[in-house]
Amino acid sequence: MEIRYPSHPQDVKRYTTDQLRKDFLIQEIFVPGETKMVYSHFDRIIAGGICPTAPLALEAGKEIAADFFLQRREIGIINIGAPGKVLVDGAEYPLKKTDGLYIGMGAQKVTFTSDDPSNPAKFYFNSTPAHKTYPTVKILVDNIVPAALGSISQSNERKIYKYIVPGGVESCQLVMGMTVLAPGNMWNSMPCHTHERRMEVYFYFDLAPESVVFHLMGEPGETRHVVIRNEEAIISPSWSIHSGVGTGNYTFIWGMAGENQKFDDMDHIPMSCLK
Ligand SMILES: O=C(O)C(=O)C[C@H](O)C(=O)CO
Ligand SMILES: [Zn+2]
Repeated sequence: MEIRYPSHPQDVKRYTTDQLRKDFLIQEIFVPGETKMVYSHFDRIIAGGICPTAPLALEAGKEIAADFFLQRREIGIINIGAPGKVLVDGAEYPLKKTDGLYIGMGAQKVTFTSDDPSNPAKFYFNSTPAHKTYPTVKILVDNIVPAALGSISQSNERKIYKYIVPGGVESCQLVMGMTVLAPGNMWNSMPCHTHERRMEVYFYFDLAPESVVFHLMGEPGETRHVVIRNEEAIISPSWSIHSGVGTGNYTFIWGMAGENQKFDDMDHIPMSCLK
């Protein structure tokens, strides 16, 4: 497990491109046959990917000093690859592309498989500390009614699919979902926001190999960009905006950890404040 320590916004003002990428960007998330885990000390979220070519178990690792990964944690999983299955203490959950799964605290044996190992599933996940067990729920993307946001005139027409949110699939603190940009639209989350009460991780996928997203981060009056490619993620501290513009179409998964689970609890930034 790779550990990422938090950064103070005053320090980040002086970061070079390399330092920004080292502290916030998560690359090589899907290596066939491997599990990637990044433990961020921002709200202790673990973000990563599992790409099974043979069954892969969710391992605790010494970093969390637990008997098993979900002993004191919950996890949200979205498959962005070919069909695969997650086995949770003997119960099987088949997930096709963009189907999700919430697994509550206490599940002991979690194993991931691909239906066709030569064309593997890609299970992206976010995991946060938990204090109580909520039911494990399979989340069929086809059953989510997305919220429509943005407009073609602002190049940000998109649909927000809420997977793990209060009133839907319940969790201790994890909030997770996916935003799909309509064809020809490039901007996400602009006008932008922060949420002092929560950190967030954005994971971009379905980008063409030659496309990039200019992800915007930093305090509203001190913005920076990080160039992100397909299937890479970026950690957004609570003090940072998180927004992006692509050179081509893309989709992204967002996951949040912290104080308040209300999706709409955002500190909206007037455009006039951006620098
Ligand atoms: O496109 C958007 O706007 C989003 O998806 C916003 C994220 O969901 C978010 O930042 C939630 O806090
Ligand atoms: Zn946000």
